[in-house]
Amino acid sequence: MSHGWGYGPHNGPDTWIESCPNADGPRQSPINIIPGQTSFDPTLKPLKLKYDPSNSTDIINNGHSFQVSFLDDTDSSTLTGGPVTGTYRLKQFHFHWGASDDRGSEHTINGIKFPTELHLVHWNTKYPNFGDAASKPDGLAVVGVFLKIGAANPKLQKVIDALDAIKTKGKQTPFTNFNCKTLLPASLDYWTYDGSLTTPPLLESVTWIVLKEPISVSSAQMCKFRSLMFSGDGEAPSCMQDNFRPPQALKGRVVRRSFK
Ligand SMILES: NS(=O)(=O)c1ccc(C(=O)N2CCc3cc(O)c(O)cc3[C@H]2c2ccccc2)cc1
Ligand SMILES: [Zn+2]
Repeated sequence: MSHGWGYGPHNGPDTWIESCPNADGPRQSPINIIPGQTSFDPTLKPLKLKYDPSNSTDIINNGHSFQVSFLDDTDSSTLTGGPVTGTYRLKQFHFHWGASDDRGSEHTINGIKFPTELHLVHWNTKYPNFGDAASKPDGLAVVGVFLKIGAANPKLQKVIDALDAIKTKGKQTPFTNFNCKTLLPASLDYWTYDGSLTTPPLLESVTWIVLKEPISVSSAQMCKFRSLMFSGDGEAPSCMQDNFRPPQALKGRVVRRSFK
């Protein structure tokens, strides 16, 4: 995947259209969610997330975020129910964040930005693998979790403690036995809509499931996120921050909610 794109003044979200025609497609993400304009859908099922800690393998700085990867050769870490049909396997999770606590999330609520947003990425097992699923309209399901500034989140600490080992682009380190469940809020109430990847290639293959309830993160923990670098060793240093795409046009899409 070409790494020409980024989040800076010369390669950021407003330039992505130049090499990625999907950028102004009909189902782009993220979006601004206006709760008063969403529709309660009583046919939506409860979200079922089953995560096996033994599936986590490593944590990597991929030059635009850091991600924790999972073994996805069995159905031991899956998303079922909710707005989807069938079984989606967990592939990875990652975050987007800002240069300061007043911004960083990709989805917004009534225009409000959170300091960071967690994305748990799953692919539809009706397709042979993630890469194939990523090109299908029902191929991916991403659970978005907002984080708001508050008390330090002890469940994030294992992730944060690993960041020193992956400071620059391309670095990775083993990251085993991590239970993603601990990053979920008490309520799994959600909004859902048809969208896309929020990074190039911006493929329109994502069923977005954005949880209503945020989890907490402290300002100090946010500073640790910002200690990462977009740049690799030997490159001009560039702090990893503001790695979020702004909200995109809804283009007539309906946002449904699972709660009254
Ligand atoms: N923010 S998001 O929409 O939740 C998202 C989900 C998955 C991915 C993802 O896993 N990948 C694979 C690694 C990768 C590396 C890149 O340099 C890049 O530009 C995009 C990705 C995407 C990706 C997904 C599907 C097909 C190709 C690439 C990225 C973003
Ligand atoms: Zn993301």
